[in-house]
Amino acid sequence: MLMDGTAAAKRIVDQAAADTAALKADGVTPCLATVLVGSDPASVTYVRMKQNRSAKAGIGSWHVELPEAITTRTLVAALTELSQDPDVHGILLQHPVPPHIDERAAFEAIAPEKDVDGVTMHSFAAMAFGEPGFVSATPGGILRLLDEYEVDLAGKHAVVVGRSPILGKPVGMMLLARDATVTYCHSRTADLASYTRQADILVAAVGKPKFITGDAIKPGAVVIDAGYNPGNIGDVDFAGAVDKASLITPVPGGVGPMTIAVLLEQTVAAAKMAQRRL
Ligand SMILES: NC(=O)C1=CN([C@@H]2O[C@H](COP(=O)(O)OP(=O)(O)OC[C@H]3O[C@@H](n4cnc5c(N)ncnc54)[C@H](OP(=O)(O)O)[C@@H]3O)[C@@H](O)[C@H]2O)C=CC1
Ligand SMILES: Nc1nc(=O)c2c([nH]1)NC[C@@H]1CN(c3ccc(C(=O)N[C@@H](CCC(=O)O)C(=O)O)cc3)C=[N+]21
Repeated sequence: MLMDGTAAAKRIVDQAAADTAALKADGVTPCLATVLVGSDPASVTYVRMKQNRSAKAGIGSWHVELPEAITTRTLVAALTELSQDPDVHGILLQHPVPPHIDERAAFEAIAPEKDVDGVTMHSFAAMAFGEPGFVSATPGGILRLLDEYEVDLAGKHAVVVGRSPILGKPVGMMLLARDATVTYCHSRTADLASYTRQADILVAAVGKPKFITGDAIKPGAVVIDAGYNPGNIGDVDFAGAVDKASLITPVPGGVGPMTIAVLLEQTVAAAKMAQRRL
């Protein structure tokens, strides 16, 4: 059975739109600032999708585009300025940034109360310790989708392929918090398929098209394809996986829309909290 991320995301976005309308009636317009370094065409597309989806929910967006050759110091300064801007409620720095930039330093320039994409150490620690805070958007979207389909996580073996700071690592921590037994795999894992074949829940977060093939999937597994490669192609070979999985996310229409939904939901929550502080 397919896990319909588009439908689940719509319910979340509709609620965010209703909350936004109420905030606007009180004189506050939730605003998301998106920051893009360089002009990678895929990243330009993702940022545009986030802005479009924000606009549809009535959320304002403010876009900052910085040249590829920018220094860490200049990027940190731009993010610090947004962190201090009272009209901005949420900040998203598109990952990855060019390799000469210290991505961690840049993420840390985002004020925790505006970290609606959940990328700071503060947010990660809060999530890992079960304290209140913003969750990483894509992992948060994945967990919402699992809940939507009432997937039982406790005691299940979850295998996460990928350990990036915005996706693999936090999704594993969230599954752990829900009592799954978690295995992380990455580029140095020896015999990847021997792990994935044991997964009751398999999360693919690699960035390689059709990398996980049907023979690497345990019959009956729940397969979450977080990959989003050029041409709308996931990290899972869908044709080979669909008959083995009990539940599987399509690409597009699976994890992608859920990511944006959680981002918008958290932007509205940030605006509500800012209003309460006034
Ligand atoms: N739908 C959505 O909202 C989102 C989708 N994505 C998509 O998810 C995918 C992953 O993104 P992201 O996490 O940012 O990517 P990164 O490139 O930051 O991380 C990729 C991870 O995959 C691991 N990896 C690479 N090669 C292999 C291999 N041969 N075997 C096992 N593991 C491997 C890497 O291991 P190592 O750490 O050892 O290098 C790394 O941990 C991409 O397709 C991206 O577009 C990303 C964010 C949001
Ligand atoms: N700091 C950071 N946070 C991110 O969340 C982040 C990031 N960096 N870098 C890039 C990836 C990529 N990403 C996607 C989000 C939504 C869709 C999405 O909604 N896709 C639609 C397709 C829409 C269409 O193609 O028209 C779908 O899958 O159905 C895809 C990809 C977030 N990312």
